[in-house]
Amino acid sequence: MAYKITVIPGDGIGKEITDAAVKVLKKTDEKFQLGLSYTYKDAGGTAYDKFGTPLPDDTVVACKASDGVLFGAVGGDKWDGVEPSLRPEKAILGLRKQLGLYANLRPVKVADALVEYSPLKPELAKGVDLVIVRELIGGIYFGDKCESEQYKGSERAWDLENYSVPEVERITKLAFETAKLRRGKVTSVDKANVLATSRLWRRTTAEVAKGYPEVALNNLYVDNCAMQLAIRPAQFDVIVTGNLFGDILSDEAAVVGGSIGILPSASIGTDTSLYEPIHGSAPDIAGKGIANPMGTVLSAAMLLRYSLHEEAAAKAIEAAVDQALADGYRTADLYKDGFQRVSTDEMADVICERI
Ligand SMILES: NC(=O)C1=CN([C@@H]2O[C@H](COP(=O)(O)OP(=O)(O)OC[C@H]3O[C@@H](n4cnc5c(N)ncnc54)[C@H](O)[C@@H]3O)[C@@H](O)[C@H]2O)C=CC1
Ligand SMILES: CC(C)CC(=O)C(=O)O
Ligand SMILES: [Mg+2]
Repeated sequence: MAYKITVIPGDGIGKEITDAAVKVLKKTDEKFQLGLSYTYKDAGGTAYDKFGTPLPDDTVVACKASDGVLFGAVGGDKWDGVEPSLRPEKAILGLRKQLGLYANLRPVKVADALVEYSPLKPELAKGVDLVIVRELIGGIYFGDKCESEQYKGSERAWDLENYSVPEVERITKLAFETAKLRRGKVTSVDKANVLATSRLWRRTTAEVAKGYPEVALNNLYVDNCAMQLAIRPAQFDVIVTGNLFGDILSDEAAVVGGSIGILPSASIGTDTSLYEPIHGSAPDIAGKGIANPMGTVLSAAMLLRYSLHEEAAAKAIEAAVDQALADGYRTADLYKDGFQRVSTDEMADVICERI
């Protein structure tokens, strides 16, 4: 079997973390004889600098022709001044839209070795195992916007949030299907006490729930959900929410496990899917070789699972990451006295040795 993977390093730490993940994929390929091949493409600020656009057409074409896309991150202060439609972040937003990646799965499972790194008390972090199902190609990130207009004598800007029933049905069905394979609980998160889009979201979710009598549904307002994630994260199984709330809540949920550097994600589409860590390009640590590659390595494992259906190979990577942590290896974000400090590339080697 031969599988084509498009790799998009992007900006900042993107190259370091995707190099590490590809190293681990190559080792996994040797062991499981997967027949992986890699095509590298540009996106983000680096693509803007080379081609004048953050998302060259041939990057999109390559993604569409591949069995899965491994993405690093885009963005950085260097491009803060560029015209908004050419910002590096337009690359990932454009890929999500053009590839139809409507669902973003962000699993948060706190490894026993990381419980002590949580900003929460150990007894709150222990055993947390949840997945955020975030709608990815609708909502305020993709609504009409106005960068600047004159209104009643002052400048103003606006972004429009909209959701349709089919969009909400599609993502909530995926959340219920996910919950069926887990602990059977969906928490839908919205701001239905204020927003019309949230009220439509809540009505639609209630309708979808009727088709899943074996799954329990509860609704939370997003402000309360943010608090519940800090005070009792273990109550959650599947959280389903819109694009903006999912973006924010998943950074919060990530650090329950100690570092944003370890959280992977899968952006699922109908034809191809894209896999990326949930963090950004971390310009503050880029080029230093200290970024934690685990979120990207675990994203590569999700690629093997969801796009290539190579479950044994995916599990081997996840087990190797757990073992690397259990054996005391730490990148700078998680380093403490008494542990073995390693660089991004060395962490890839440590994981490879455990495949
Ligand atoms: N999907 C994407 O490409 C995303 C891109 N971004 C972009 O990234 C740039 C930086 O954004 P920030 O808000 O600073 O968020 P960020 O996630 O890049 O960084 C936040 C903090 O976490 C740390 N961090 C992130 N990843 C890490 C890793 N693997 N290992 C160790 N520490 C890590 C950073 O050093 C920083 O202190 C911006 O241009 C933003 O738009 C942000 C989020 C997602
Ligand atoms: C457009 C991205 C920068 C949004 C983001 O932060 C994310 O998807 O996690
Ligand atoms: Mg984010």
